[in-house]
Amino acid sequence: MAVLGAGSWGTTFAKILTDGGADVVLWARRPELAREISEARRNSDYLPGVNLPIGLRATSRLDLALAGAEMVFVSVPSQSLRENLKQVEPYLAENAIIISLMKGVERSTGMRMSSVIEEVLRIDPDRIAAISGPNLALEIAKEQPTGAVVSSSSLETAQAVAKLATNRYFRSYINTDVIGTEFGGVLKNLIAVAIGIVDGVGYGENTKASIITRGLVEMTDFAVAYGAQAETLAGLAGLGDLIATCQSPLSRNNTAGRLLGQGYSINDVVKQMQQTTEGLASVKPVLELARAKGVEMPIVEQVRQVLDGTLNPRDIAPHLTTDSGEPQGERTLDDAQAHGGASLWGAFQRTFDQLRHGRRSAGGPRP
Ligand SMILES: NC(=O)C1=CN([C@@H]2O[C@H](COP(=O)(O)OP(=O)(O)OC[C@H]3O[C@@H](n4cnc5c(N)ncnc54)[C@H](O)[C@@H]3O)[C@@H](O)[C@H]2O)C=CC1
Ligand SMILES: O=C(CO)COP(=O)(O)O
Repeated sequence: MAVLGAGSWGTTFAKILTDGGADVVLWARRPELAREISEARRNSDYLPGVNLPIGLRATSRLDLALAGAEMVFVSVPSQSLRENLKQVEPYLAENAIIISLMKGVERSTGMRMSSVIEEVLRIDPDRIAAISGPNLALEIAKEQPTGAVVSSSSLETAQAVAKLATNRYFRSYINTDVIGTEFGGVLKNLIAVAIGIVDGVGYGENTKASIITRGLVEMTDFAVAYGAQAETLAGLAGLGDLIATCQSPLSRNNTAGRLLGQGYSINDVVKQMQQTTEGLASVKPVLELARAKGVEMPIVEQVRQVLDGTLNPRDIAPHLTTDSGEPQGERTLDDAQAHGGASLWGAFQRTFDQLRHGRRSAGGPRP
């Protein structure tokens, strides 16, 4: 099988698969990196101090990486997926399964990665899977035990991929909720940026816990509005990843937020980040998608304002934003499920607000 993209996650995932017994070729754009991985068994820029398994081969030639590969795992920056897939297509084995390891949406279209794969390669969605979960690459590369979720519209595909993506330190669960699984990975990045900002400003645990908790509701509302199951967001690809990314200094999204909170401009932050920080590119498309479904996302909205320089990071307090100033009910995930889905409950709440205030409610928080 092939893994495309030899950054932190692609290399780590190639190690996971190799350690699980699979025959893996890792594609790196740069020949010198492919050589380092093959010969020195290292990827020193992305995974310092990690020894890569002996069976793992690397190449900078796409044709060689893809020759006969029945499964192709893709881990390039989300904004480059489309152009990469166009190069991949001529070499793709018939009936190959394509698995996205990425956690972004395409900025120009708002599309999830599996949708971009389906559109560009024109393949049956049953041949596409997405993997997500609390998966900070460096921890896994050091073989610290971790779980993830493999999601595909085909249970058979999810099972086949999960069997291979399992070893003594990595366990793959399965589901068929691709929308929830992918949006979980995208949205937790945005909450992690908010948490980073809060850290950078110097606020403490109460503020962070409030934002994480309300962030999960915000993520669930959004994902359910697009057809996800609320329970997926309460699982590894939602809550699990949210905790890992918000807590860890290894997280690039969290780190980018921390720099913003310390007063650096977005341009300075982008210059300092050596690795892919998906959250920064996802803010605008996610807000556009939210608006299209009438979902309110006060946390992501305030992250946008900090990125745009229109909100002082010290004023970040999205969970305190209130439309009416009146006490709000705390709706939790259980409430969302009991009411038949978060988006339905959100719509009910907005209608109620409109009736009460005799106007369209805009920008305020949900209960
Ligand atoms: N690092 C992590 O802990 C995890 C990352 N992810 C996701 O994996 C995806 C990849 O992230 P990382 O590996 O962490 O990023 P990275 O920044 O470590 O590596 C990205 C790789 O893609 C290459 N690249 C950059 N532009 C490219 C282009 N136009 N075409 C082809 N290759 C290009 C870079 O040279 C590098 O090898 C992201 O969507 C990220 O959200 C998911 C789970 C964990
Ligand atoms: O997705 C990740 C952990 O699950 C990696 O997070 P960052 O992209 O913020 O480093």
